[in-house]
Amino acid sequence: MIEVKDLTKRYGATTAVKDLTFTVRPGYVTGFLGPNGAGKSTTLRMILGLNQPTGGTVTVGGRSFRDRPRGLRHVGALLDAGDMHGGRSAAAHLAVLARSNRIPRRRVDEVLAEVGLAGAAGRRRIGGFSLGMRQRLGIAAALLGDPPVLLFDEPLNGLDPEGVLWVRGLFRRLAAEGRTVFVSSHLMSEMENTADELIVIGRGELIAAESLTRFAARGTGANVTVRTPRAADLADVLTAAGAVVHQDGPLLTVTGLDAARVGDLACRHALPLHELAPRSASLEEAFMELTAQSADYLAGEAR
Ligand SMILES: Nc1ncnc2c1ncn2[C@@H]1O[C@H](COP(=O)(O)OP(=O)(O)OP(=O)(O)O)[C@@H](O)[C@H]1O
Repeated sequence: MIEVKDLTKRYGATTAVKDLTFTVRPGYVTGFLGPNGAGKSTTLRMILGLNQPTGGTVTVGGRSFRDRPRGLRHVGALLDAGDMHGGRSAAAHLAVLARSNRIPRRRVDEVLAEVGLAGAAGRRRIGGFSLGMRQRLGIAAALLGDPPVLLFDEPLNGLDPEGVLWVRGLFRRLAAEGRTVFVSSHLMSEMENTADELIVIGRGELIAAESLTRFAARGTGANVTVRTPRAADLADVLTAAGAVVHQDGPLLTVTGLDAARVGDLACRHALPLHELAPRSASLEEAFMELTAQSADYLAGEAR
């Protein structure tokens, strides 16, 4: 569990993160989403205790990093895959981390195998690695201590389609094992098949903290299609309840009410339904709309 409360980080006149409050629960893959510069990396660094907040608190597993630094056995993280000693081999890099975190040496071979860098690849110098291989090595480092909490900053960068599928499967498995898995991205499309839950920020502020399904329903593209032989009657009922209804013969397209509410209202008024189908907005639509609103709202304000 990660708990972030009223977190703020200012760099001079720039407020990178502002009064951010959210919880990341174990057992789920939680996407951390926001446009470039939204404050994701700054937040992840504060969660890890690498940056000191200007205000607010962060706890991981109920403990603050301010109390005592926590090692790789408590929390694993991939932050910047470019930030590795190019002269070392992958195995040597992990062995150094294992030693300084009192992790058994055998874990090095286990995690190298897990990320597909076993054998010759693990003995090559990191300097010659592609970005995708570096990402895999960064993920191996995060897994090294078998931690209950894992943070990944833009882990899909540089991975080929097979690598993306692999990483999604890995995150799913880590969450299914009961771990807290928190994954940042600036691309909604990357989260669509990866995350169960979403934390969305824009300009350092929280925009949404909810399931992916609920988030998609926020986009104005979301609607409900209803087929009924009493279309005009149902349209009146739904309009009175605040929906916007478009009628085409026996077919109604309803925005502003969800399918459950439409069904309940039809039942209450004894209007038969022959079809009731929710259609979610695409996640991309919802994301663009919500982050654009936050940018407009804040455009005239000092950050
Ligand atoms: N060390 C720093 N000094 C000054 N400003 C900083 C520093 N680190 C981050 N910022 C600013 O804070 C804001 C948030 O940056 P951050 O890197 O956290 O965003 P991000 O959401 O991770 O973006 P990206 O997706 O581009 O990595 C940006 O305006 C950035 O310029």
